[in-house]
Amino acid sequence: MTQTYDLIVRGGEVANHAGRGLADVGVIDGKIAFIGDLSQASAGEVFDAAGLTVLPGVIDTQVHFREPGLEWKEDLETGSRAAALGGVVAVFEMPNTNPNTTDPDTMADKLVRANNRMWTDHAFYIGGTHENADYLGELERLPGCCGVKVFMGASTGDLLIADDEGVRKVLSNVRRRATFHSEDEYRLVERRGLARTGDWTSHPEVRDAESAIRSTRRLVGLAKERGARIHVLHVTTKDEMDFLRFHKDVATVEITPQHLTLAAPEAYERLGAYAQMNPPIRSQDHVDALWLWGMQQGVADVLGSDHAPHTREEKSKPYPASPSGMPGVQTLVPLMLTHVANGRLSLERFIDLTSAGAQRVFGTANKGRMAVSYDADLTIVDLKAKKTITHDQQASRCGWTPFDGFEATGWPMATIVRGRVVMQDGELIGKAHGQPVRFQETL
Ligand SMILES: O=C1C[C@@H](C(=O)O)NC(=O)N1
Repeated sequence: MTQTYDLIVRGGEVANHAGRGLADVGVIDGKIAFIGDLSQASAGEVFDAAGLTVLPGVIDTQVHFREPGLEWKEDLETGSRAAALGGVVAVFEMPNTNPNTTDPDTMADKLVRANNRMWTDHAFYIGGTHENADYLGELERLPGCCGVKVFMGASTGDLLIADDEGVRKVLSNVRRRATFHSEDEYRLVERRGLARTGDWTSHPEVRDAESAIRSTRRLVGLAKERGARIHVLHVTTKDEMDFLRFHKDVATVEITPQHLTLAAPEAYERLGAYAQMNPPIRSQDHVDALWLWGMQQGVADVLGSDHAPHTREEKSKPYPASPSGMPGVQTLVPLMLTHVANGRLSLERFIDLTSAGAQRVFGTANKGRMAVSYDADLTIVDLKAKKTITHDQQASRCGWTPFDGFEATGWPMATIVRGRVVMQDGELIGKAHGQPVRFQETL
């Protein structure tokens, strides 16, 4: 090969569809141009990946970056900074900001704000409401939109479509796969009184497993009735695993690293409000089912961090006044690589869940695989590095992580977004140049 490349990532162990082995990755114009032996080729820039493992870029398909309107918790710059430091190349950001992202203006506003400020590529969800449900088929086609998000159970913010008629309308109008926070609002309201003031162990009792499975059963029934495809966000229960595994024809599934790593009651006793999120961290039998069915048997399609920062001050209110959500975009890679190191999941499965899975579920165009002509998005990791996760490392404006003190094996060493190194050895490099992600269905 005598061609000149813009960038060659040299000498790393490359892990992709072809398997795992030593190879160089050549990049031209932000795209992967060749994977193999490039020892004779020249390049404008060379990244020495000797001793490191080169993965397809990790896509985090669920984050809340809080801009506009809630910037004291996070903004698009700080959130994407955390993402890049965590080895993440692209994020799909949720619509429960202020204002909510529910129309062309609020979507365009996020894209303008993201321009030259986000370190990673990005797409934004359009929030489904009773008011815009008739127009979602048009709204989901807006540039930069990764799809429709519906809250069937209320969480942070006021987005909500709880009733069957509302969900039916969404499913009748969308053409892309719509995504759902699946907890049954009617049951959540009935059970509010079960919250014990200041006692976070009551959170998974209030928002119990039955609230989740009831909603997910309704949702799958409605999807089949309408002939629609759905994506169930952050699935947390064994009941849903036992159900969804028979409905993969319509439903794709996301699981979060925290639901695989933390368990009740221990997490609530140790972390209090910092373990509070929706749907809740649940008991070990649920965690075991997520591992067995979600991870090992393949029911899960993607890992999403549900990065949902709140300040320490907000979290210091007594339950149930404390807000739900925890940051996670910067810790997804080290947490899951530690599970890989411990033999709980294969590196191949991790890769599928964080890159190709996003392409299958959301239909990204030329993104989500390490293959020729795809975006040159790479997450370069040291699978052997032992490092402790700490509050201090976190770039999120909230400044804390529920995983402070977690001893990780496996760490992101560099993040390459469309051929540009944006993070190396824990430092951001150059300028924020994130671009909107493109999707096959809206090209
Ligand atoms: O669904 C959600 C929303 C999120 C947030 O804070 O935005 N926090 C959560 O715990 N779950």
